[in-house]
Amino acid sequence: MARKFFVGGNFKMNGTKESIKSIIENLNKASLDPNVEVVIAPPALYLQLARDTVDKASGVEVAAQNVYHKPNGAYTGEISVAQLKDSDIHWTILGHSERRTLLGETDELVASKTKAAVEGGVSVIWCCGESLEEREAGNTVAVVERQLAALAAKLSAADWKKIVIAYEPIWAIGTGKVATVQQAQEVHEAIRKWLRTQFGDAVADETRILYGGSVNGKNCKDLAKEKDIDGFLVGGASLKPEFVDIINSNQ
Ligand SMILES: O=C(COP(=O)(O)O)NO
Repeated sequence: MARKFFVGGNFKMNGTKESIKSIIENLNKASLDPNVEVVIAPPALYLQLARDTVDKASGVEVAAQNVYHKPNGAYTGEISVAQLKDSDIHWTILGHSERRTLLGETDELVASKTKAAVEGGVSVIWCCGESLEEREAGNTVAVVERQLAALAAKLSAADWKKIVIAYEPIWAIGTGKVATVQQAQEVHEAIRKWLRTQFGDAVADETRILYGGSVNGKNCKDLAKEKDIDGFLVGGASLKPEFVDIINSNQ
């Protein structure tokens, strides 16, 4: 079956009301490939603004960049799955390497958050990827499989329908050093093989696997041609007009 191409924009901790409104208004006016699923993730403070600014006809969805795994209560600073749903937000990014490295989010915590989101009806862009040291030591696939295993331990086969995987080598994020087409395809192929072994053909063939890490308007087309690259999770370039080119890169 053909997997619908998917492009996420991770705004990270960037933007103001004005700049985010302007980015979304440009997206509303742009001619976007109708065969691409587009999700943008502004900072939590601007989720409602983004939700209210997106032209519903564009089909663009709004995502949080994180969510907590407990239903509600004394978790200062956190946002719950139910609160995202209450705000008409149906997606979240989880397990981004910046949260794993800077905030100490473990494979286990990310897995618990992902299970809670899926159970609460929020779809997840689940992030994985290795450090430069891990790649140079030849441990890339082992690291990604370790992250996947922690997630898989909590998921049923049906849960994968609400999950998109984003492979984001840490050494390519924000560095301008995009993975080569071969490097990216190799890891995507290994992830799909692992899914097939653990969950069977349907999950392996239907789960989108995105690449993230210095994707831009120039390198996106070659990456998009690869059979196991089903789209992108874009950081810096999602804040720029070239984000439209990345969305349309599979045409
Ligand atoms: O972290 C990233 C990628 O960021 P860049 O595109 O800026 O490398 N996506 O979640």
